[in-house]
Amino acid sequence: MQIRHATHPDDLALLDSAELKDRFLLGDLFVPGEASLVYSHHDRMILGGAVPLEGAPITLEAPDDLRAEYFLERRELAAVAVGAGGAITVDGTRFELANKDVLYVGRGAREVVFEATGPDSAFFLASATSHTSFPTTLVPLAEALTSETGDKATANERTVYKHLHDEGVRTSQLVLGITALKPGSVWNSMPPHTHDRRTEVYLYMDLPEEHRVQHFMGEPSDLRPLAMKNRDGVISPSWSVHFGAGSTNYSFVWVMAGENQSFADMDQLAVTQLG
Ligand SMILES: O=C(O)C(=O)C[C@H](O)C(=O)CO
Ligand SMILES: [Zn+2]
Repeated sequence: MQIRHATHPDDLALLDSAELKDRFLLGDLFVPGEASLVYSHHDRMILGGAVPLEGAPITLEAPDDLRAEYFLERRELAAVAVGAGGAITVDGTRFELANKDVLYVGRGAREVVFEATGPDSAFFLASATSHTSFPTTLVPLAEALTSETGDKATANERTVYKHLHDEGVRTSQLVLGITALKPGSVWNSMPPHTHDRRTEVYLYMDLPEEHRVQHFMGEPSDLRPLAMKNRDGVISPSWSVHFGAGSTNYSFVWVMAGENQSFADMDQLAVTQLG
């Protein structure tokens, strides 16, 4: 498991592009046949990818750095099917996931096994520390809270699906959903915002190989871009904006952990306040 230490906003200006990527970009999470994990000291989130191959399931192990008997001894987990789907078995109970379905796994689950049910099974993993145990629950895309936002005229028309939120399945910290940009729309998270009470991670997906999303982070007055390819993730510390524009439309998973679980708790910014 990679360890990423926390970054003070004043340090951002000192980082060159390679150092910026080393701190915040989550590349190579999806390695065929493996589970890959990154531990961020921003709200102690663990982000990862699990890519089981047909006939070769992957069991989620507790890395040594956790000093835990099993991965979910003190943690909760969300697994998002970012590929064609697949199955996850939690302590003997098997859940089948289709693309963009989410499985929430509560603290205390001892064995989590990822299984391919066809080609391109891939799961994005997001975990936060948890003080208590909430039931493991499947949230299919069709059961997510859905809202339409943005505008075609400003190229940011999109559907926001909320799978894990404070009016739905109980979690200790995790708030998670998926946003899908409509064809012709490219800007996400407009108007931009920060939320000093939560760290947020974006995982870009459904982005053809020849396209990129330019993701912007940093304090509003001092933005830094990161070029994101399909299935790249990016860590946004609580002090950072997080928005981007693609060379085509795309989707992304967003997941937060921290002080509260209120999606609406955002410090909104006008576009004119940026840069
Ligand atoms: O496109 C959007 O707007 C988003 O999806 C915003 C994220 O959900 C977010 O940043 C929540 O804090
Ligand atoms: Zn946000």
